[in-house]
Amino acid sequence: MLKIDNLHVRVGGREVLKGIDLKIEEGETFILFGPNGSGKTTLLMTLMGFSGYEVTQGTIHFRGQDITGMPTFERSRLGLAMSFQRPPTIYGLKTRHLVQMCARDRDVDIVHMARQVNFEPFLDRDINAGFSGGEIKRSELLQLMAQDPSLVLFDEPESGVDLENMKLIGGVVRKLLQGGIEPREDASMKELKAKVKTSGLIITHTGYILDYINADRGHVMYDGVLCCQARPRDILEHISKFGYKECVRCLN
Ligand SMILES: Nc1ncnc2c1ncn2[C@@H]1O[C@H](COP(=O)(O)OP(=O)(O)OP(=O)(O)O)[C@@H](O)[C@H]1O
Repeated sequence: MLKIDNLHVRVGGREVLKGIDLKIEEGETFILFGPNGSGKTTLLMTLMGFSGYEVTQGTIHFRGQDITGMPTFERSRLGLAMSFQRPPTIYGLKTRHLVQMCARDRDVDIVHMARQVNFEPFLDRDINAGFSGGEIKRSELLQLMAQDPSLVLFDEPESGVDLENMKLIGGVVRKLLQGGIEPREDASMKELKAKVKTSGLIITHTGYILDYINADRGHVMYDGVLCCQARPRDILEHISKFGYKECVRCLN
C-alpha cells in the first residue's frame, strides 16, 4: 500500500527527515510516536505532497505508483487522505460544500453521514470557523468519510478532544478503518461488505486512540529518524516509564 525508502526532507532550510524507511500493508494501521518537533507532522505533510516540504533524497510509492513528485490533488485521487492537527478556517466555504467536494462523484447522503459524527447542525457553517477542538475533529472525520480513502493519515486524532467526544471519534475512526461507514441510509449490506479495509498511519502522544482500533505495529520518530519498532501498547508503556531517552540509546 505505502512504501517509503530512504526519505530525506528539508523544511525551512533545515533537514528534518533524515532517511525514513517504512512500509504499510493493505488494511494495516501503523502508529507513530515521538517527542515534539521530531518530524512526525513533516512526514505526513510530505506524504500528502504539500509545498514547503522538499524531498532531497528517497522515494514514496503508493499503491504501486511512485508519487514522490506527484501533486497533492493527484495523491488524493489515488486514495490518500489526511486529518490535520490544526486545519485552516475557510471563510465563505460551507462545510456541506467541502464534504460534497470530498465525495466527488460518489453517491453519498451528506446528512446521513453527518449524523454518524453528530455534525448535522454544522453543515451550513463556514469550515472550521469558531469550531471547538472536538468539532474540528468531527468535521475532519466527516470529510474523510465522504472521501473514502485507501490510506488515511491522522495527525493526533485526540488533540483538543474531551473524553466523551473521544468515544465518538474513536468509534468513527475504527469504522472508517474497517470500511464500515454507511454512505447512505439505504446502502445495501452487499455494498458495505464489498468495501475493503482502509489502511492508517496515526500520530499519537497519549495513545487514547489505541483503545478503539486494532494496530499491530508502531515506531518512534526521534530527530528525523524512525526507531524502536514494536507493538504500540508496548511502546506507549515504555515511553510512560522511561521517556524518550531510551530511544536515543537505541539509535546509538
Ligand atoms: N515551515 C517550517 N519552517 C521551518 N521549520 C519548520 C517548518 N515546519 C516544521 N518545521 C520544523 O521542523 C521540525 C519538525 O516539526 P514537526 O511539526 O514535523 O514535528 P512533530 O514531530 O510533528 O511535533 P509535534 O509532536 O509537536 O506536533 C520542528 O523543529 C519544526 O519547527
